[in-house]
Amino acid sequence: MPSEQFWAIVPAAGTGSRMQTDKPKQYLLLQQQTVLMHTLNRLLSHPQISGLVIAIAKDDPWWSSLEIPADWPLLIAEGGQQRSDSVLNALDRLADEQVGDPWVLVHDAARPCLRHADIDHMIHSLATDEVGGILAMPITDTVKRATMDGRVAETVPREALWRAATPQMFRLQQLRQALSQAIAAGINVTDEASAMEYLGYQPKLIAGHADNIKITLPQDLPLAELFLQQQGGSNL
Ligand SMILES: Nc1ccn([C@@H]2O[C@H](COP(=O)(O)OP(=O)(O)OP(=O)(O)O)[C@@H](O)[C@H]2O)c(=O)n1
Ligand SMILES: C[C@](O)(CO)[C@H](O)COP(=O)(O)O
Repeated sequence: MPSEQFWAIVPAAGTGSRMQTDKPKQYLLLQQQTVLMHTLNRLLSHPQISGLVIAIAKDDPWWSSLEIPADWPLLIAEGGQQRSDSVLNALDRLADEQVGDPWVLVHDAARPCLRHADIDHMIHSLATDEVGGILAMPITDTVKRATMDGRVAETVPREALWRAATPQMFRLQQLRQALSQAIAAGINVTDEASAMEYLGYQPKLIAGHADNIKITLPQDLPLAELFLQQQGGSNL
């Protein structure tokens, strides 16, 4: 396992509108702890993650109520309008610390079930890679493209289709440049890989566990609870 240290970047400034709850989903409870604290614990308990930058919304009233351990190596950045803006703000905050050009692992606050085994697999697979890569899962269902009125337009060949997840692991300076350029060009940047692809890179796909779900819709919360129970509270 490479001895290099890694930084985690956690975009946690969203409103969670698709959850239709009274507070953003990262502050909802799973096993008596917020989704966000589960995610931060998973990342900061990994021996190779030396620090973490979290992007928090400017008007976030919940963050200050969390019991953050005083010894956590945590930096705070301001969230932006879009997820990509939040990530770029966090990357800029890290760059201000003069840390050189480390690997950064960008991971959604809304994915609390991340396994250490997947972090290990990612770090091991990408340690000498020229570009970086993303955790993802091959699609195993038949895929349909829909018409505007909700009928099947066509079946899409699934052999080479994957669902992108996070962490997404790239070098700090290259990712900052890619995100800056893609956002300035008005590209729809829904993940870090999209920005790297805009610059012509081909990030590596790293197969991860399917329980690394993103809490997005109401039914995802009990599912995440189930996965945490199944994982037995450990980091696996
Ligand atoms: N402006 C934003 C939007 C999203 N995020 C974060 O990016 C992650 C993935 O985004 P998503 O699941 O879309 O979260 P929301 O934007 O909060 O959800 P919704 O689209 O339902 O409002 C989440 O951890 C969210 O907090 C962020 O930091 N800044
Ligand atoms: C980054 C991501 O989780 C990869 O699947 C996804 O693109 C985030 O999308 P969202 O709409 O911001 O949740």
